[in-house]
Amino acid sequence: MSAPELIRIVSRDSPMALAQVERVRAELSALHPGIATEVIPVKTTGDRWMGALSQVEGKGAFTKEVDAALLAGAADLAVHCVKDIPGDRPLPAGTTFAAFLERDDVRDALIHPGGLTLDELPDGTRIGTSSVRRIAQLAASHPHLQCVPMRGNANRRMEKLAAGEADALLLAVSGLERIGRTDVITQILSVDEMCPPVGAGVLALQCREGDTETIDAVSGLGHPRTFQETTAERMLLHVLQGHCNSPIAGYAKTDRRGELSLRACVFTPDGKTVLNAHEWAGPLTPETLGTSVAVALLRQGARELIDGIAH
Ligand SMILES: NCc1[nH]cc(CCC(=O)O)c1CC(=O)O
Repeated sequence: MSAPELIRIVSRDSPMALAQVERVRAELSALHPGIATEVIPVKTTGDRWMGALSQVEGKGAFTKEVDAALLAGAADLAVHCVKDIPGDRPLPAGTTFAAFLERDDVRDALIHPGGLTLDELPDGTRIGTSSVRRIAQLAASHPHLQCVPMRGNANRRMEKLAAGEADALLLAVSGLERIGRTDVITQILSVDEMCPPVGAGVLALQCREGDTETIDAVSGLGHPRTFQETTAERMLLHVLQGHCNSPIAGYAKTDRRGELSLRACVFTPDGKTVLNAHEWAGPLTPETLGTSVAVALLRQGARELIDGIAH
């Protein structure tokens, strides 16, 4: 195998995305000290557009320009949060996943400048989030709280919080770790309080199909357990055909004995209906587990819930 001399890495240009690229560079240089890397930051539609994502191209708004640079040959490797990669369509033709890095914390955190926990927040507290998954779960568990739209990268959201645009935020713990801001966390919500999204805390390495040099060089960064969990979660989302406005949570976990299970929920936006399924893989492949949990949710009416929401 001939290893490449240089791998050009493309990613979004937010502080979180650039921290993710630094992790990839560090892991790659530990594995292949002889391979140099170069970072190519790009601004995506999703970073520029502060309105509803459904008015641009949904979740693909965060990946389109990055994928275009990869396909054009301007870069060899794209780093994406799996959470931001659309689940209702295949990866852009001509690209492939080369690895999923070891999963970080999957949980969401509450950021409240007054230091209160979620249960302590008074009536009408404004939670800044545009995530349909977080909004639906909060509506179900804490209907007295009020969600206000909040977009932009995590640093920008904290500026908006400080400027009084909301009273508290919900953000992923892993993202705050990446930007070195776990100091703002008031409370980490358990996965039972706030079920994580598909792909939470996982970074994907995406290459051009057929670029075996790069694929072979980076595939050693892949983490087998994360691969299984992510595969089950992504298959769930694919079978459900969840779109960017679908309040869907999906969380696969490997227990100490190595047994894989998948929990998933589909909500109505008001949180009044919650469909729930949880299955163990046993002898099933991760793909079949994801399909099986999706089918269990479809039997409970998930199709009508998902299609009933405009996008
Ligand atoms: N929606 C943007 C986004 N995409 C991935 C993460 C966090 C890191 C991850 O889960 O991989 C975040 C920030 C957040 O939701 O707080």
